This record gives sequence, C-alpha cells and structure tokens, in this order.
Amino acid sequence: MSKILLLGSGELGKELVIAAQRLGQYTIAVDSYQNAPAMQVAQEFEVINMLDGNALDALVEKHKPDFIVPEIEAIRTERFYEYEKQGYTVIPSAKAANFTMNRKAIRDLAAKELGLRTAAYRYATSAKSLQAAVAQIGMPCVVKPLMSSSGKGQSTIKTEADIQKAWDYSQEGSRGDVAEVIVEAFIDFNYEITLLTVTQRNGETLFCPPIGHRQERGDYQESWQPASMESAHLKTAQDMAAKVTEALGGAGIWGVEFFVGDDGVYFSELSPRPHDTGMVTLANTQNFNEFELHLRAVLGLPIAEITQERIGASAVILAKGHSDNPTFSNIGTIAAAPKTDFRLFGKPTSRPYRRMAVVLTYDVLNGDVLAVTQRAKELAAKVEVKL
Ligand SMILES: Nc1ncnc2c1ncn2[C@@H]1O[C@H](COP(=O)(O)OP(=O)(O)OP(=O)(O)O)[C@@H](O)[C@H]1O
Ligand SMILES: NCC(=O)N[C@@H]1O[C@H](COP(=O)([O-])[O-])[C@@H](O)[C@H]1O
Ligand SMILES: [Mg+2]
Repeated sequence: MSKILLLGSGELGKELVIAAQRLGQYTIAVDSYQNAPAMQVAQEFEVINMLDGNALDALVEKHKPDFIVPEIEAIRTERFYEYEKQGYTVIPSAKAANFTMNRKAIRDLAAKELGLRTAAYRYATSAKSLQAAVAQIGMPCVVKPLMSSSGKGQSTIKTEADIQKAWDYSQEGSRGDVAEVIVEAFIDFNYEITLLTVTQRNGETLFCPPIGHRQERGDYQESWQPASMESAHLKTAQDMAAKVTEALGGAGIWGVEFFVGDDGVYFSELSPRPHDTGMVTLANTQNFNEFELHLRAVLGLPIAEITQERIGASAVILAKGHSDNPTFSNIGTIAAAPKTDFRLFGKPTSRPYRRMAVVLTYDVLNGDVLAVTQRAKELAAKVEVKL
C-alpha cells in the first residue's frame, strides 16, 4: 500500500481518492478548509494553508508520503524541488507543478523554449504598462493574472476604456504575491479542446480522445467526448502535448488545452493533474476515467491502452449565492433520465458560481455527441442549488 498526500481536496481530488481506495491505497487529503470533498473519502485529512511553505514542510515531514499529489495550483510549489532532493516523489514532478502555477513560466517554456504556437502575448505589472502591452498586442485581447485559475481575474479588453477595469479586476482575482498579468491576443477559435495526456513511469505517453468544452467567465460549463476534429489538427495537438509534458517531466495525467481556429492549432496552457473538463470521463466514456488513469500513472502501474467505450458529456451545476448549508432541488428529475448520471460534490458551503455538482450523460459509441451535450445542459439547468 502506498501513502498519497493529496494537496487540494475538491471534486477532482475526491474522485482520485475514490479510485485510490478501490486499489487499496492510503490517502491523506489536504485543503484550506474542513470537510472538503476529498476529505470525506480519504483515510486522514489535514487543514493547512498550502501557500505556507513551513506548514507544507511540516506535513511532508509528519506523513512521509510515497507520493505528493497536487490537486490545485495554489501551493508553495517552490518547496517541491526540495522534497524531490530529499527523495520524495512529486506528481508529476516538482518542475511541472511549479511551472504551471505561474502563467509566465509555462508560457515562456512553451512558446520560447519549445517553439509551440501560442497566442501572441506580453506581460504587464501596472495599469500603465498594461496600456503599452495592449498597444503592442492589439484589441481584443485577454488579460489574466499570472497566478489564477478557473478564470479568476480574467477579462477581455475590447476598447481603451476596458484597460483600467481589466487591471483592477486582475488584481482582485489574483492569488499569491505577484501583481503581474499576461496579455494575450484574443484567438477567434472555432472550438477548444482538452487533450488528456498520460505520461507513464516506463516513458510511454498515451492520449485520450479529445474533449470539447464551452467556457463562460473563464470556467467550463459543458464538456463532451469525443470532440470532432480533423486528424491533422489532433496530430499537431498530440505532438505539442508530448513535447510540453516531456519538458516538464514525470508520470501522471495532464489536461493540455488547445484552441483550434481556421489557421490551425494553438497551445493555451496545461494542468499537470486531472482536468475539470475531464469529468466527462466519469460517464464511463473510456476504459479508465481520468482519475483512474492518473492513479495508475502515479503508482507506476502500466496502462496498456486507452479506449473510447461510449460517447458522453458533462454539464456543471453552479451555486447562485452564498450558503452554509447548500442543498439541491430536482435531483429526482436527473436520476429519472435515461443514460444519465450525476455527482454531488458535497461542498460544505456555496458562493456565487461555485461548482457544486455535475450532470453526466452518455450514449453508444456511434451516438450523437451534440445531442448528448444538449441533454446534459438541459438537465443541469433543471437543478437548483438551494441556499
Ligand atoms: N487568448 C485567448 N483567446 C480567446 N479565448 C481565450 C484566450 N485565453 C483564454 N480564453 C478563454 O478563456 C478560457 C479560460 O482561460 P484559461 O484556461 O487560460 O484560464 P484559467 O483561469 O487557467 O482556467 P482553468 O484553470 O479553469 O483552466 C479558455 O478556455 C478560453 O475559452
Ligand atoms: N479548474 C480547476 C478545477 O476545476 N479545480 C477543482 O476545483 C476545486 C476547487 O473548487 P472550489 O473553488 O469550489 O473550492 C479544486 O480542488 C479542484 O478539484
Ligand atoms: Mg484553462
């Protein structure tokens, strides 16, 4: 049995812990608040501020885990290099977790060092330098804090008047201590995908069928699998994913995000862990879902192949406001729907737009992906988070 220290205990961590329990592993779920989803299913839990390096050191020293598995970005990842030196295994690697928590590190690696095609970009450290950056990139452009996720602090500048607002908003949505933003040219893409990529301890890399998704406020609303795309574009995305995951190193699943426009494929960013849009695999669209794949890669268990078993979609259920006791209405309607499943994450509190649950729909392999996605969306809209 291996001891897994899970840093971050949301809905993605919860499914990873469930996969780990099924394979008889020992899990310690960590987050900044009590009763986080993954804590509800792990053997042990810890509540700390994961941006506090000393608190993190103390946890690692206390538990001496076989695997340190980050589940969120907001962790004092600089410490991971030290843990690796001490002989600990960080998933997928200290470098991967550290580079991906900062948009500058990962973007410069991808665009400059590896030569991957990305949106044109600049950095800015004040409203004034943002103005200069916008002048160089042109409008529309997208502004994101260097340290943020799920669209927090992200906005699109369409006119000069948006620049100050975009700066102020970025500073509200930024986590961590860096008051810097990335400004990206707006890519008028036809669709975007997540390419779940699995790097294995034996050096082999596997790809899941591409996942399509739709975003609002920088956060995903529906995802579906497979996304239909030209095989040449898929090949380009796979080559880029292989390059960037190889440069970052280590074993695990990665959610590699791409935009596809008339002029081809752009690399956007990647998560060195299961991806929220990959929750569609909970509809058993594949022989192994993304959490099972991650766990196998973590444990060094070989994965022979990844196969698409049926088509599927996921649609999120978001809270409308704050509550200390959120509950759901109308779950019976979803339960009664054929070829449908759902997950209620068990988050103890809600806030506006917090993701609380997901609806999963599926159909046979040659079914209609668009129809399955529409069904997931319609069913999710029937559920309300009661405050
Ligand atoms: N340069 C761009 N051009 C057009 N759309 C963009 C651009 N950058 C981001 N977006 C849109 O915003 C979404 C969120 O952006 P991004 O993935 O960079 O943010 P994030 O905060 O890291 O989100 P997450 O952590 O959930 O992946 C993208 O999936 C895409 O829909
Ligand atoms: N895009 C990243 C992502 O989806 N992360 C998932 O959301 C949780 C945080 O949710 P919360 O903000 O509701 O606590 C994280 O712990 C992870 O499971
Ligand atoms: Mg993203």
